[in-house]
Amino acid sequence: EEGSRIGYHGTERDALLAIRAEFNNPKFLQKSWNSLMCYMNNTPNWYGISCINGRVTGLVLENLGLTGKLKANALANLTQLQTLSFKNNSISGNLMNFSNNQNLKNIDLSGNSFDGEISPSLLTLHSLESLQVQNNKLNGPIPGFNQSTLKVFNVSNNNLSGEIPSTIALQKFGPSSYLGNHDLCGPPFTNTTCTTIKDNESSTPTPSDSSHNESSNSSKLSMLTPILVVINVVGIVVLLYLVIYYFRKTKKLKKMLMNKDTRLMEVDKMEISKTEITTTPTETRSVESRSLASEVELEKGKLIFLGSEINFELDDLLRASAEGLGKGNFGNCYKAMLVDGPTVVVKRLRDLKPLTNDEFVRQVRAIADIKHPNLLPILGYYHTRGEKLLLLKSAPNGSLYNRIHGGKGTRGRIPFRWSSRLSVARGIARALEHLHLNASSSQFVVPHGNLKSTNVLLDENDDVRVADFGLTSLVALPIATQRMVSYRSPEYLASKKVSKKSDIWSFGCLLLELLTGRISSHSAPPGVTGADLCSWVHRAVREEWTAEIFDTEISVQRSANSGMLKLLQTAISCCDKSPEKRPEVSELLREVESINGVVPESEDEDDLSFSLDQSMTDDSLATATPSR
Ligand SMILES: Nc1ncnc2c1ncn2[C@@H]1O[C@H](COP(=O)(O)OP(=O)(O)OP(=O)(O)O)[C@@H](O)[C@H]1O
Repeated sequence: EEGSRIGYHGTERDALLAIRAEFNNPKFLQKSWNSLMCYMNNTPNWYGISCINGRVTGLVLENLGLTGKLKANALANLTQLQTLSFKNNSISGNLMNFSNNQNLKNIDLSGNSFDGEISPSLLTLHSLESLQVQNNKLNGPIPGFNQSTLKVFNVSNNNLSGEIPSTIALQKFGPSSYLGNHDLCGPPFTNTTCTTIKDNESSTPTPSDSSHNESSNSSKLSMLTPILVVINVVGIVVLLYLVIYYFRKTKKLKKMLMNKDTRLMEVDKMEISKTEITTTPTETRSVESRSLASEVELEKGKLIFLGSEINFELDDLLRASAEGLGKGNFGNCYKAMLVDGPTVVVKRLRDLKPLTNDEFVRQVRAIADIKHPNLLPILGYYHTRGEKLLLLKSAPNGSLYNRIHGGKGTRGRIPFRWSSRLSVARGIARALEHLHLNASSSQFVVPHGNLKSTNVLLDENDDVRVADFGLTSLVALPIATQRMVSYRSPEYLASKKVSKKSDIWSFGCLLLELLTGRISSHSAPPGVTGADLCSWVHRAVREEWTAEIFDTEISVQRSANSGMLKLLQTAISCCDKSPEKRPEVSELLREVESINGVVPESEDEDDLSFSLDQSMTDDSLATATPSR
C-alpha cells in the first residue's frame, strides 16, 4: 500500500540506504540513490534497483569496486527480492542471512572477498535457481543444498573443505562448479575420495595430502589398496563411457553443422579430426590435478557458459533451429533458436593461431571478462581439438551495416535518421573508450583491430553492441594482416605497425560510412564494391562539395546540419594519415558526446525515404573518385 502511494516502500528504502552506508566507497550510489526509489510503482529510478509495484525485487551492483562489510541482517527487510548480485566488487566479511528473502531466485556474489561459511540460511530458499559465490574466500563445508529448482551452482575458487554433499541437486553439477577448493573431495571428482579425511578425523588433510608420517602411511596404504583397485576399475569404466559419449556428441554436432545451412557448409566443410575421439590415456591422467589444464580438459566437448543468465546443454543446441547469419573472415555465424529457450549466436572459428586448448580457453575467458553495455557479451564457448565455437548474445536488430544500407531504395526501408545515427556513433565511441582505457591491461583485447559496420550490432533497443573485440589474440597473424581492418591503415602500409590509433582510424572510416551512407570497402560483402571512404572524403572536402557528402536521409534534416558537419570533422581528424595527429579516444568521445542529436519532429516526418540516388554498388566510389 505504502508502495503504491508514494512510489516506494519506506522500510526497503531504509534497508538500501543502510546497505549503502556499509560500503566504504559508495560515491557512485550517493549520486544515484536519491529521491524516489521506485517511481510510479515500477520505474526504477535508482541505479541497480528494480521494482515491482513499489517493492524492491532486484539489487544488482556489479563491477563497481565496492568495498566494506555487510551486516548479517542487511537484506532482512528486502522480502520481495528475487535477484541479488554484487558480482565483481571487493566486499568482505561473512555472507548475509537470507532467511527473510524467500523470493530469491538468483544470487551472484562472485568475485568478492567474502569469507566465513556458506550461510545455511541459503538452504531455506525454496525458489533458488542460481547461486554463484565463486572467487571468494569462503571456507568450511558446502551445506546440503537440495532445492530441485537449482539450475546454476558455482562455489569454485574458495577455501571450502570436506565432502561435496551427495544430494540430488548438487550431484547435477560438474567439476567446474567445485574446482579450485583444495580441500574438497568426493564426486564429481572421480579420482579423489574422502577416504583420507574419514580415516583421519582429527586435522584437515587434503585428498592428496602427503605430509603424514611414514609408518601410518604404509599401514593405510595396505588398507587402501582394495579401494584403489576399485577406483581404477571405476575410472576405466568412466573413461570408456566418456569416449563413447564424446564420439556421439561430436558426430551429432558435425551433423547439425553440416545440415542446418548447406549453402554455408558447402563453402566451409568442417573436418572434425577423428584422432580426437580416441582420447589418449595421457590426456585423461591430468584430470587429477586441479590446474586450469585439467579444468580445460574436463570442459572439452561441453558447452561452457561464463555467466549466470543463460545455461543449456549441447543437446539443446543440437535440437535448436539454426539460421546462417553470414560467412565472416574468421568463421561463420549461426543464429540458434532453442526450443523454449533463448536465441544465441554461434560463431565457428577458423584460421586460429595454433593454440592449445588451454591457451584458447584462457584467452576466451580474458576476452569475455571485458564487459561494457556497448560490447557484445560472450556467453560461452565450446572446444575440441578440431572445433572451436564461441557462443554470443544475439543482437536482434542486426548489424549497423544492414541498418545503413539494407533496403536502400525500397519502400520497406525505415529511414535511419540523424539522432539514431548519432547515438550509434556515441555507443561505438563508448565501447572503444572502454577497450582502450579500462581493458588496456588485458593484452588480449587491445586494440580491437577489426572495427567495421558488420561488427557493430544493434540490440533490441537499438543500443550499440560492438562485437569481435579480442579476436586479434585468437587469429593467426598472417590471416589477421590480410583480413582485419587495422591492417589496411596508412601506418600498417607504411611501417607494418598497428596500434590503438589504428582503431581510431577505423572508427573514422566507420563514421564516414554512417554519415555518407556509402558502402565502405572494409565491410563490403563479396560481390559488392565498397569505397575507401577516408581518401574519398578528403577529396570531397578539398573540392568543396560538402553538401553532397551526407546521406539524403539525414541531409534533409536541416536543423541538424551543423551537428553533421561537426561529426564529419571528427571523422576526418580520425582519418589523418599520421597516427599521432588522430585524437585519443577520450577526446573523441567528448567531441561525439557534445554534438546535438535533437531534431524537430516535423523534420523526421519528411518523406524522403525513397531515394534511389545512391546505389548499393557505386563503382565510381571504388576508385576513390567522386561520382560527378
Ligand atoms: N551476435 C550477433 N547477432 C546478430 N548478428 C550477428 C551477430 N554476430 C554476427 N552477426 C552478423 O553475422 C554476420 C557474420 O558475422 P561475422 O562476424 O562472422 O563476419 P563479419 O563481421 O562479416 O566479418 P569478420 O569475420 O571480419 O568479423 C555479420 O553480418 C554480422 O553482422
